[in-house]
Amino acid sequence: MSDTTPILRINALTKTFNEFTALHAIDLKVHDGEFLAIVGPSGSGKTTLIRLLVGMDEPSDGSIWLRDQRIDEMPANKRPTCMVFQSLALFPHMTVGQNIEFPLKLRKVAPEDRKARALELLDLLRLPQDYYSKRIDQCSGGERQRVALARALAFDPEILFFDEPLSALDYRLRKALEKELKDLHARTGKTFIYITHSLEEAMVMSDRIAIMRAGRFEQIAPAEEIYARPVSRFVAEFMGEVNLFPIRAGQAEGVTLSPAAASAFGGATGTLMVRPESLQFLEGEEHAELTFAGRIEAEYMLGSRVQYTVTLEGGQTLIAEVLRENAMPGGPGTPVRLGCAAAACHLIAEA
Ligand SMILES: Nc1ncnc2c1ncn2[C@@H]1O[C@H](COP(=O)(O)OP(=O)(O)OP(=O)(O)O)[C@@H](O)[C@H]1O
Repeated sequence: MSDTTPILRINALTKTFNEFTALHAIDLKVHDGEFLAIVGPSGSGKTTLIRLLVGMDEPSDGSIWLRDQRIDEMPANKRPTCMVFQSLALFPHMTVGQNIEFPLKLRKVAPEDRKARALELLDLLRLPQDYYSKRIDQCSGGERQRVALARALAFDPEILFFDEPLSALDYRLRKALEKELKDLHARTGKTFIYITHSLEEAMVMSDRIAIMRAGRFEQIAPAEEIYARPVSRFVAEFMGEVNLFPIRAGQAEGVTLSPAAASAFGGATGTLMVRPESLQFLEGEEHAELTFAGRIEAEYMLGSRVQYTVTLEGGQTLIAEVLRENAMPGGPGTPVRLGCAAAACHLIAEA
């Protein structure tokens, strides 16, 4: 991966629908071979962006480049990209083999070469070779998803776009296919651009995550960075449960800062982010760099972890999550003190 040769580059891409601007002059560079997930709430512009990238719609302004070639005015069928949809658009009455060979037939590849490639793709997608003659309507949901992927790969596209391909599947199958997709990405070395509502899916599979909000990218970075160092409250909250405390001149209401923590945050003004799993119960007079005092409001068992809702003395709510062996006996109403290290917190510049 290199910053100097992005496989895909978009410059000031804008899309308006009458008065409404769905994409506001956005920029993006995707590296060759990267797995980029685009996540964001409903209506943030993910589908609009993908439609422009694959040529299903035209931008109102800006440009799209595939390496050195400008492609935003190129018809969809001439673009070296391919889209995998949630609705698979397979031909149900045809065999698995005929479905996979379809793009090759369009390209007038000889029948024996088509079959050889289809069998290779069955192998790549870990489907048995005798599925070649099986009808699509006799395949399970997960098998169909793999056939659709094999067919997309038969186009030999430079970039594969995925529009929520797993959202219609049940939880276990989705989890299995997430792993398979990640593995397939590694084995093919292709560039994958994947849109999803599911942050969990994005975190499991992708190299980088681009978070969209109201037609703009709010943050583009590897999952760990977005999780640990979100640029805004929006991203912090999007990335899972979080405690946010306004901090002014190095003082945060509801939090007792040790002198070391106060100096670590300097005279900062913004929002202090504390993830629930960074907190631990404190015993006796024990203090941490950040100390919180309150009463347990509720507790929830989450398998190996326990989550607590704590009402702080100032009235704020704190969510804490600890390993079961570190759980606090006593249940709701119990007075507690919790602490965490300053290094486990993050300061968001925005208030
Ligand atoms: N053809 C259209 N005409 C008018 N407005 C549109 C059109 N297509 C999309 N929009 C608007 O653009 C915004 C972005 O829509 P888009 O479908 O890209 O969002 P999304 O992030 O993909 O949402 P979802 O996750 O629900 O699919 C929405 O407010 C939507 O109503």
